[in-house]
Parts: sequence; C-alpha cells; structure tokens
Amino acid sequence: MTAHEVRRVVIKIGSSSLNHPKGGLDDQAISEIVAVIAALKQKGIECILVTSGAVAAGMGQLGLPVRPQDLAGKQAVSAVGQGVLIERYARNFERHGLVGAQILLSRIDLAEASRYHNAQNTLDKLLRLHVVPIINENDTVAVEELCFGDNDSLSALVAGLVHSDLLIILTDVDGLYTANPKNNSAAELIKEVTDVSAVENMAGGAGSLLGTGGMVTKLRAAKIATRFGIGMLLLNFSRIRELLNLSEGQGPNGTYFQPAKHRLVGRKRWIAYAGLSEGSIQVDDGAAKALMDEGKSLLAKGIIGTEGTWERKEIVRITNLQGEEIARGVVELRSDEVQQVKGLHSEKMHQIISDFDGQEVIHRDNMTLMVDA
Ligand SMILES: Nc1ncnc2c1ncn2[C@@H]1O[C@H](COP(=O)(O)OP(=O)(O)O)[C@@H](O)[C@H]1O
Ligand SMILES: N[C@@H](CCC(=O)OP(=O)(O)O)C(=O)O
Repeated sequence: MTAHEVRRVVIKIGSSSLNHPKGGLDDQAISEIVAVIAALKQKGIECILVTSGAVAAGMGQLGLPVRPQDLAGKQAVSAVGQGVLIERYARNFERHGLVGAQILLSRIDLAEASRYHNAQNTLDKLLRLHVVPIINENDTVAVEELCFGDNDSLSALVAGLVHSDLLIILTDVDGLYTANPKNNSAAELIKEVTDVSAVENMAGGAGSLLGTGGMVTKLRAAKIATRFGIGMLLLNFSRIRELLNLSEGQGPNGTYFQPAKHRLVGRKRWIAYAGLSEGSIQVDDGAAKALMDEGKSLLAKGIIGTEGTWERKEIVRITNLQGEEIARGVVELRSDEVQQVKGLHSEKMHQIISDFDGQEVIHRDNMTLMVDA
C-alpha cells in the first residue's frame, strides 16, 4: 500500500471476525475494533464502521446452531441480533469517550437520488458531531429483490457516499489469494491489485457458515470503490493493529486494490452503482463504439432493441450486440417510446414523440460507462 494522506476511512468487519467460536458475538473482537477506531480518531482519522454480525448475534441469543437460510428466518434472527450488536458497540465506544450512531440502510435508501443525498447529509452531520456511524444492512425489512445482500458492496457504496480516502475490509484471511486458501494449499497471497477485472476469476465463496459472499462480494466492493477513485485494503482482522501505522505510510500486510485512474464522481457514481436499473437498451456496434471510445451520447439511430419497461428519467442498462453491459444512464424516453423510435434519425423521432425535442435518448452527462474504455 502506498503512503498517502488518509483522513477518512470506512472500515467493514464481517461476521467471520465477529463470531465467537462457541457461537454468539465475540466481545473481544468488538472491544478490539472499537479500540483501534478510537486510536485512529486520536490520530485525526475519521472512521465510519460498517458491521455485519446481526445474524450471528441473534443466533447466539436464540441458541441456534446454524445460520437460517430462508429470508423470514434471517430477518427474524437479525432483528434479535441487531439490538445486541449495537448495544455492545455503544458500550465499548463509551469506554473510550466516544458516541456511536446506528444507521440501518436498505437498498432502496440509496436507489433514489433524493434519498441517496439524504443519507449523505445525515452521515456528514454525524461526522461533524464526531460521532462514529455504525452501519449495517436493514436486514429485517429488506425485500429479497431489493437487498444489498452483502455488506461488502454496501461498504463500498458508503465509502463513496462519505468521500472516504480508503475502504478497509476486515476478514478472516490475509487478503486475496490466487484461489480460496481454505481448500487450496498452493494458493498465493496477492499484495497489490491494479485491475480488479484481471483477478475476478480467483474469487471463491464464503469461508465459513457465517460469512456471506466470500471473495466474490469483496471483489465486487473493490470494483466499486476503485472506480470511485478510492483504494481498498483487504486485511486479516487479526492484523487490525497494523492500521495504526496508516498515517505513517507503513502499509498493513493485506491486499491493496489501487484506485482507478479515471475516477467516477458525483452523479455518475449514483447512476452506476446506487440507482436501480429498470431494463436495458441494446445498441449496434457503431453506437457502442461512439459511447465507449468517443464519449458520445446515445441516439435513437444506434438502438436495436429494448428489454423491460421503464418510465422517463429512470436508469437503464446499455448492452452491446454480445449482450455485455457497457454503460448505464438516465433515459429520456419511456420503454414503449424507445421501441417506437429505435433505429430512426432524430427528425423522425420528433415526428413520432411530439412532446420530446431533445436529440439524445441518453445524454452523455447522465451516463456512466460500466467497462473501462
Ligand atoms: N481467492 C480467495 N482468496 C482469499 N479468500 C477466498 C478466496 N476465495 C474464497 N475465499 C474465502 O473468502 C472468505 C472470506 O469471506 P466471508 O466468509 O464472506 O467472510 P466475512 O464474514 O469476513 O465477509 C475466506 O475465509 C475464504 O475462505
Ligand atoms: N447484515 C448481515 C451480514 C451480511 C454480510 O455481508 O455478512 P458478511 O459477509 O459476514 O460481512 C448481518 O448483520 O448479519
């Protein structure tokens, strides 16, 4: 990891690190992470905590030996556990003279631009009050189709929301290996990643019955964070004390994912990863090239077909002839209108859709490329 000024960090801790071997929450682990956050704050580094563990804590309270697999079971157990989890954090923060605040986020809270900004303002205010935000997914009310599903991606979105300098994901392995180290003894640790796409095939699933997503969701988080221009450090929880050297530039021993050179900013972040896309528009080779290589807007002429239904100003995916998603953007026309004007020049489009006088079906300013051009 390179030495640079780190003033604000998002730290995510997974269930695998928070669970006691005998079941329930590991009080030692909570006291350790809180002590490190307190020490970082002493050094002037603002911390936002994204913590899993509600289901693990609920299992401990209810004496359940295995993690529930069905949605209702997970929601009920999480409702029991979240209270226990937050109470333990609050008690530990208090010992260091700090105040924590619980924030439970649902996918829908970040999906609408106004709610996204609202979450941003709340977090901003809490940080100004020197409070440590303690974030988890709102498991209890999340509808399956509208779940983040894993706190890794959630932590990357939060890192973008709060303009973090670094995202730190704490887990139960030393970093990204060439294969899952739990079932491949020849797997080697990778210390630095410059292109997440190049290592995606190395990711396997969760390493324990408590973890969710394993390395797949951590690489998804790395992709989001690095495209936001935020580096991500994947670190073994047992090495958490190494974070105290952050500002001296002595890199902790994990895997460091370098931020992308062309960082997404502002609304382009929301379009790509926070907003929900309602359908897709397929484009021909000429339009795909214009979007990817020439920085152009999407015109009706290059559209071949559509999938799904949407209203004006919703987000849609743009796919090429091979079916790969190349971009996302806020669309100016409804899905049935796009169907009517696909392949047509603008003049013809205006004759058909009389209340629309724009040239672009998706304007470049409202579009984010999903592949590196
Ligand atoms: N290529 C890989 N490198 C490292 N770990 C991997 C890899 N593929 C899969 N894993 C698994 O990912 C696990 C960590 O993810 P997970 O179990 O979801 O933990 P957490 O609760 O910390 O999110 C590791 O224990 C490991 O078994
Ligand atoms: N929201 C859930 C955790 C979901 C999750 O991503 O778990 P993990 O892979 O352990 O970080 C909980 O609090 O139990």
